[in-house]
Amino acid sequence: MAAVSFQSVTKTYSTPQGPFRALDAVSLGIEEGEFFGLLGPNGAGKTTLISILAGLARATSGRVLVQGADVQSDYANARRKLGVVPQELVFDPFFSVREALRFQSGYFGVEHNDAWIDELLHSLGLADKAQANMRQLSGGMKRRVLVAQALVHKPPIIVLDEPTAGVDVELRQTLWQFIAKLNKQGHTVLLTTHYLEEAEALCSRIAMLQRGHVVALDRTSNLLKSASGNVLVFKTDAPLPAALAPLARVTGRVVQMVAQDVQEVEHFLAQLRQAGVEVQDIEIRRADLEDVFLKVMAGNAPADWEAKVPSFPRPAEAAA
Ligand SMILES: Nc1ncnc2c1ncn2[C@@H]1O[C@H](COP(=O)(O)OP(=O)(O)OP(=O)(O)O)[C@@H](O)[C@H]1O
Repeated sequence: MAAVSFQSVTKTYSTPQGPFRALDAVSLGIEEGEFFGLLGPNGAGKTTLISILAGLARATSGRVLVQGADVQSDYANARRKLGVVPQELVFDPFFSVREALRFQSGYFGVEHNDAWIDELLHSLGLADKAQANMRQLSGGMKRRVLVAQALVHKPPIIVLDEPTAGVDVELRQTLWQFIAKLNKQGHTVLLTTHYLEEAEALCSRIAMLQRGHVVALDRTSNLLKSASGNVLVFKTDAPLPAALAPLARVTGRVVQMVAQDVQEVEHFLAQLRQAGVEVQDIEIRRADLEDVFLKVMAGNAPADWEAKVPSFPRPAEAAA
């Protein structure tokens, strides 16, 4: 049985401008024990999908099952299996850290779990803040508490919605060590992030969403293989020749260009020389997940990816 199964999930919001379809027949299965990444640009529908999973929003059509429990018709059962770390920092400012964790435990009907609360506080670097009031904590510490809150009832499935947005390197490392340990112990992890190097390092499988559609779904290693090629990286102050500009990713002075082979690298450099563009700090690196992501978002996903997305009948089709 899948840990999480999204079956043809569609979500239409009503807006003053008329109905807006944020998700269009999204189908995905996440297996037990997977570390699964959900990627996509701003507004792709990631938070909407997670909100439906967590029972915070209702799908317009389709079904979501958590270890077989339907998030709508069997909400309490489905919710208990999930530990959701939301994107927004929302707290009751009057609780201490330990009180907040005890309160959350009570919500799930879990009692006498102080040993686990202590382990969470220790693993997330919060041990010396247990008695601190929530409003005395920095933003990064509040985020650690959110992670601890999501895990108090030892859920088999951990859902992290951009958990490292705006947090420092130390917390990222602490957090990933801890989540990786829980994943090794058998917990399933669903992660959304804009940090593609984190997704590349942590996730065994990845889905990419774009405007509410799944546009890529594969093992991370296969996605990386599909990007087979090298990236020419250099710095310049000059504008690129018109023929090269559309092929380049430019960040300030740094230009990155995906090349299939060494000949293509040489061809790019020759064109730059001919155009009189002075370049510095030339490097060649292997293509990474960010290159794959940009390729997919530009509509250049390999043709067979579409075929790997499972399809479930939409309710109307099933009834027909
Ligand atoms: N309550 C709402 N009413 C109307 N439209 C909404 C609502 N919530 C989200 N949307 C729209 O649905 C689309 C998907 O939003 P969502 O927050 O799921 O994207 P996301 O992939 O999580 O983006 P980000 O990476 O910025 O967090 C966006 O176009 C957003 O404006």
